[in-house]
This record gives sequence, structure tokens and C-alpha cells, in this order.
Amino acid sequence: MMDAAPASPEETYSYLGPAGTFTEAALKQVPEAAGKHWRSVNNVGEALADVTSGRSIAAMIAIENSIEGGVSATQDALATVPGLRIIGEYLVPVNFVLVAREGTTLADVHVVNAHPVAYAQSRRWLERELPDHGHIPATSNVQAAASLFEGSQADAAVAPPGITEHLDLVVLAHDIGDNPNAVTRFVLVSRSHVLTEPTGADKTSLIIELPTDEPGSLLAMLEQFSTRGVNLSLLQSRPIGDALGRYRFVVDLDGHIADERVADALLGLRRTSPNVLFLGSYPRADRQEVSYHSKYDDEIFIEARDWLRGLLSGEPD
Ligand SMILES: O=C(O)C(=O)C[C@]1(C(=O)O)C=C[C@@H](O)C=C1
Repeated sequence: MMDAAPASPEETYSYLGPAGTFTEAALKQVPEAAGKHWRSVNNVGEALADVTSGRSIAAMIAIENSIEGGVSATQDALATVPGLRIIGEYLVPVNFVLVAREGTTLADVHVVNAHPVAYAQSRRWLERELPDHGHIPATSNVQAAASLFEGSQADAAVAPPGITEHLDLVVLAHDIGDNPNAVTRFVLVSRSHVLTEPTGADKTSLIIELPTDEPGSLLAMLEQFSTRGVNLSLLQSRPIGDALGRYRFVVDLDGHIADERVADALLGLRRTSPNVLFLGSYPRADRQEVSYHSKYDDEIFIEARDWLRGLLSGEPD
């Protein structure tokens, strides 16, 4: 299965590796990926480039952590790399251990290797137990640990609990994450433009730019959702990067683009925002059915449209 080349692009899934990362744990939740070739890559950009170049059918990437918030590298890549669609969402509980080479004790640890998102989630423990430690960033949690064998300056690494199944390391401390209930949300990204079927328990992801220097434009954007009874589960701003004070908004909403209330909100956004990027509608990881007021049912929108069409074609009302 994993890393057993050669494999056709249709049979290949890219993920942040090497084996043992939380990203790999997320990919294990995808039934269609079972038994296929899993290509280990070093960063989100490489994973998405695999998809856009046709090297892989899909890539699994981390998009949000319950402690650290949105993964900015992922949000920025999705905003700028054209032709991508999110086709699935997966949740992985994240928990960390501090590992070192055989013979190391906690008193020997002065420098720690860690993925930046993992480091941010273990910061309180590290500052308490190793107050003068230095930090070397790693491309993934497993790579942080692997680099202890590759001449790294670090004495220890922050890694997933299963790391000792892959590498010959000792655990210096268990459960060093600042929050035992931390969860990372992953998305499966494909270049397919085929929409996933609505399930009634869906999420839609958008990236929206606002008109520059227009007072109230953020409120106008939010009204597109509130007037159609559409609930948002994520609203985050990210700098566009071309000038100070210019932001784009990353939005996740409850519902599918095939739902009338969501489609109507999208039409409103398209009219009022200079740039709306549709990243996809896909089943929610928790499979929880989306609830909304009955006045936003599909039939209500369809009836209103039929009424207008009738008026335009001269039918009696
Ligand atoms: O390094 C890993 O194990 C990953 O899967 C990456 C990643 C991330 O990019 O956020 C995933 C989950 C954790 O929150 C920390 C790191």
C-alpha cells in the first residue's frame, strides 16, 4: 500500500508524512483510499501541487485545530491555488508525547524539535517543564522525531503517541498537549469539479473578498447568510498579502450548495463581493444533520421563484 511505486495518479493519495502523522490517521478514515498508494510529502504546498499537476487523485491536509485555530498555510494555499475542491472532512483527536534517543533524560533536554502547530499546542507544558528550551521547527510531527537520528541539534521531539511503533525512541513525558480534548480537522482535496451529493449533513467552504474601503461591507457579507437562515461554523480573516489592511474571509457554513437557501446566499455574495471562491460542499465529519427554520425550506424559495416567473410571463397572481 503506502509508498509502493509505481502507481497511477487515480490510485495515489498525497499526505503529510512520513507514516505515523496525524494526517496519515485522517487518511485512514477514507474508505476509497484503502489499499491505494499513499504518497508522503513534506508540506501542504507539495500535497496540493500533486493534485493540481495530476500526480495524485486527492490530498489530505490539516485545515483547523481546536486550540491553534485555522492552519494558515492551508487556508492561504486553498485561496490561491486554482481548481481545487474539498470533497471530505475528517476529525482526528491530537495528543502528544516528548520523545528522545535512548539514554536521554528530561534534564538533558535544551532544544526541542516540533511541528509549529504541535509546538503551539504543547507550549504551556514546555514552558513549565523546560523553561529555557529552544525550538527547531519540523515539517511534521513524525519528521520532528525522525530528525533526532539525522544530526538534528535537538535533544527531544514533540510527536504523536504512536511514534515508538515507528522509531526506536524513549518517551520522556506523556500527554504534553495543553488540552487533552484537542482535535484537528482535516480535509480531502481533489481537483474534481464533480459535486458531492447532498446528504442533509453537509458543510460548504468559501473564501470571500470584500470591496475595499466600503463601510459596512463585512456586515453586508454576513447578512447574505443571516437573511437565508444559514449558520456559519467558521469565519476567519487572512491577509490577502498585497497591502496592509487587505483581508479575505474564510467561511464554513452549514448546508450544501444544492440547498436553495445556500445557493441563494451564494448569488447574493456573487453580486456584492469582488471575489467569491467556492471550495466545495461535502459531508460533515460528525454527520450531524443541519437544522434550520422551516421558512428557509427549499420549497419556500422555489415557490417564490415560480411566483415571480408567473408575474413576468403575465400569469394572473
Ligand atoms: O505532523 C503531523 O502529524 C500532522 O499531521 C500535521 C499537523 C498540522 O499540520 O496541524 C496535524 C495535527 C496536529 O495539529 C499538528 C500537526
